[in-house]
Amino acid sequence: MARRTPADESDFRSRPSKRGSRPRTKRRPSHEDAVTGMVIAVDRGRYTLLLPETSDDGARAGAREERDGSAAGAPAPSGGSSGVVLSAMKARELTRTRVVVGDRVEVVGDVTGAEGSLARIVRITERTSVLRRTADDDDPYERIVVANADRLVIVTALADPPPRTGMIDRCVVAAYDAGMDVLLCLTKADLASPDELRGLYEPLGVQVVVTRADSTAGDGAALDGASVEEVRARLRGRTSVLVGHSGVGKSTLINALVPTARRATGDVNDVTGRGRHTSTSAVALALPDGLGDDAQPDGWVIDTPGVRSFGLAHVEVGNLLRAFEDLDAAAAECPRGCTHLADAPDCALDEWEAAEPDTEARAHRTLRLTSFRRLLASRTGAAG
Ligand SMILES: Nc1nc2c(ncn2[C@@H]2O[C@H](COP(=O)(O)OP(=O)(O)OP(=O)(O)O)[C@@H](O)[C@H]2O)c(=O)[nH]1
Ligand SMILES: [Zn+2]
Repeated sequence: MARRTPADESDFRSRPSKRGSRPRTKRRPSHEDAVTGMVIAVDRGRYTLLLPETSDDGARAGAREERDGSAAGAPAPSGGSSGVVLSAMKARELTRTRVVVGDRVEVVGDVTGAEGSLARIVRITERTSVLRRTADDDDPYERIVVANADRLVIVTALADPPPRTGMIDRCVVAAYDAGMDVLLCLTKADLASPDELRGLYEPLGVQVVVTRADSTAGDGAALDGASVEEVRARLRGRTSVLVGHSGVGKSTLINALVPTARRATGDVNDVTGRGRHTSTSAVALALPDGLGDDAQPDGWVIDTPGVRSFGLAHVEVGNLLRAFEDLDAAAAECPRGCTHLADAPDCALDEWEAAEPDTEARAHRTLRLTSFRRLLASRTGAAG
């Protein structure tokens, strides 16, 4: 659901400087032999890439074909066994450009993936989406978390730890700003009912799915199989980014979805109160289409152990509004510079709500407007 074309970070950087732009093409090799892969992990300047499976013609021919037919947004290349996994670093000309998990990049050099080999990333393919975060609401510096994902999965426990709607709101805002849709995955339904949270988020267009521990196993680590399959069905064919606070059961869920993932799971009662993850960078995992030996990868699951919430200083009201078609249309009548918040004078959204004659439909509008304003407030820090 990439409704908008997000600016590529490298676009900003390549604007001509005050001293004028230099003729870059002369200095830059054309890299006609480059092949395209997806960044599946990043670790201190080293990028792990997956090149799609190739024909008998060899890696280069196959990847060139993919590049010609728009690699970004194309069906995900297959996972572990059937693609070439290789290690790469950025070429000099990309020193100031951020390369993140999910990026489709062109590489040259040794692309065999042989032990100890290192390829060179020479180009980033245009991104279909960019999930950003600001480190802090007061800090305008923004970071790209993941590129080319189309769905944000907010993993929230119904209890132990208790859900925090402020955090969920902020994640919804970050996703809508990025043009991604949202799946709210409510875990630990064996401990508490999902009804209240459903009522709070479904009016925002957020899909909700519920998981629970297997009641027969008597152990939180084993999830109810049917609930896991329901999550899998929602992720099929998509590139999904999973975020969630420590202890909500995100790793347990990922391990159930991708058995080869072996994400470290922890206990909320650990002395530190935190998980045992040491890695903080995102990693993309190919989602198998069901379990069993013949499971075919069908979609990507991107785990983000380091991302617990989103600073939202970069989000513009207009971007958020665009995720709500009805409100967006009504807001066209607002005075210039309207904040659309509850105390905004002459905000057309209030009229839009009042103008609906049918009681039931009006109640729905009220719910939409209240929810939207809650999200707006979470962005500006007006609410906890
Ligand atoms: N009752 C119950 N417990 C669960 C469920 N899912 C996970 N747990 C337990 O919750 C605890 C935390 O699970 P993790 O998967 O480690 O949580 P996490 O979100 O990955 O947390 P970090 O590892 O800190 O990032 C573990 O003890 C799990 O066994 C569930 O559906 N029901
Ligand atoms: Zn307004």
